[in-house]
Amino acid sequence: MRAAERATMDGGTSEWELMQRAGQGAAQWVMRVAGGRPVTVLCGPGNNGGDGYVIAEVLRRDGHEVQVIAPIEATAKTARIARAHFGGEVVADGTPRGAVVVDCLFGYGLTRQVEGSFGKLLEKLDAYDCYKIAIDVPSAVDSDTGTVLGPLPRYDLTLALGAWKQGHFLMPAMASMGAKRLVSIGLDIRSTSFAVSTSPHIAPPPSDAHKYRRGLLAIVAGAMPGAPMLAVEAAMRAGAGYVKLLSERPHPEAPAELVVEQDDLAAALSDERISALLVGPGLGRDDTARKRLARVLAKRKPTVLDADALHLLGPRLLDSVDVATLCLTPHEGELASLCETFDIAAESKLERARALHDITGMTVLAKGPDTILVSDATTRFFPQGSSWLSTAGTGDVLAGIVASRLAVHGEPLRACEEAVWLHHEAARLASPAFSVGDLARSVKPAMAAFL
Ligand SMILES: NC(=O)C1=CN([C@@H]2O[C@H](COP(=O)(O)OP(=O)(O)OC[C@H]3O[C@@H](n4cnc5c(N)ncnc54)[C@H](O)[C@@H]3O)[C@@H](O)[C@H]2O)[C@@H](O)CC1
Ligand SMILES: [K+]
Repeated sequence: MRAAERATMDGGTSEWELMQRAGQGAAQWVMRVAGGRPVTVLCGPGNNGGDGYVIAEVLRRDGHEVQVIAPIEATAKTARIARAHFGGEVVADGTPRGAVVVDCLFGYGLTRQVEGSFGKLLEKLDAYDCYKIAIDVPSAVDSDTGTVLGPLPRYDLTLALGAWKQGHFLMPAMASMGAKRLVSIGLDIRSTSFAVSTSPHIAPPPSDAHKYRRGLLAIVAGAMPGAPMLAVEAAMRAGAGYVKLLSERPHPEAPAELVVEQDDLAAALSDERISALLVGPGLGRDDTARKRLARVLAKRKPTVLDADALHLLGPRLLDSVDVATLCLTPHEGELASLCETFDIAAESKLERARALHDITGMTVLAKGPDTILVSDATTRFFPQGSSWLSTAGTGDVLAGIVASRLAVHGEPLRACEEAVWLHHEAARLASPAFSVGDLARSVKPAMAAFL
């Protein structure tokens, strides 16, 4: 962000010009929300505060009643210019009032815990019943990591200025931001290290397709039948032409359209038409499970590893494997355990996911309320999914969708991105209070959103 701003300024656009674009763009949203009602703007000492003075001046000129609270005067050069252009009154020690409060205390320049008069002001904001807008990021949030560094009110709207920051997509910060919108200020952002995933386009099967060409997915069963069956239910609705369950025992609960192959695993895996594999849900963690996992990996096919497979996986099992074809779908606990196995010391989910990919070369889809996908040098983030997804078995459904997409085209990064969007859309359609079976069945109507 700083580099993009510097480049724009080197190109002849002043920081004051950028701040006016940011403040005026944000003010349009504030006015829409306020609809003529009184507004309070909280201004910090840096350029985030500068944005606040621009917003306040736009509102004042438009005839709004505006109160500005600034615990200390503007110190940053451009923020001082903005302060000088504000024609209204500024109080140092006020209480938020009015229907809308705009938080411009700190943006990406936050460096430490928010305390003292700033902390008290955020506490007052938290307790005050009004529409709350965060400018760029909520002021007690570290914009790189999503870490919370002080009192964090629940905002109704967060207006990112110029570009998204990582913190907009990371927990715990993301949960407090309300709706998120981007205000363009004309920066040329070309980050290769981070991207926000955009809605994918999923192609229907070509007109000459048949079941094998559309992808044969083999889901490997294990000790517990429930989890792989959920993955099957989702996978059958996510595009693969043929879904088989490879099991060594009968599955009377299996749907009629599912082929259960009861051969021993080595024989079942010898079918060269298999285009992708899923192993882990319900696998178990004993010696038999480990052997089954090793057999799957030895096939060197595009494979999704989830649940128990993530606990069994270790460097030795990857010896003769093509790691570029493997997708891991860990939740936070599984990610932590993988990091221990692969000797990775990292503090946050984001750092762990990146390091696991960097060290092993595998595609890592770190799932949860914030989803992080690392498959190459670019880390991908996603809009937040439904909180109703917080129920048992939704991970098995996700793994089934990733595997189904992988069977269709064999590309791990693309399969993971499509799967996250399908999973979120299925959850949206199935909400509220769905069972995981409802979620798996909603993958079918969810597909319509991406065709
Ligand atoms: N640089 C630019 O070209 C633009 C910057 N913009 C705005 O500027 C923001 C970044 O501005 P700054 O880099 O000035 O940083 P901030 O305004 O986020 O904050 C930095 C100031 O706050 C102080 N500070 C940091 N943490 C503190 C804490 N916990 N308690 C008390 N004081 C603390 C710092 O010493 C510094 O004075 C962005 O988030 C955005 O809102 C926009 O105006 C668009 C253009
Ligand atoms: K802010």
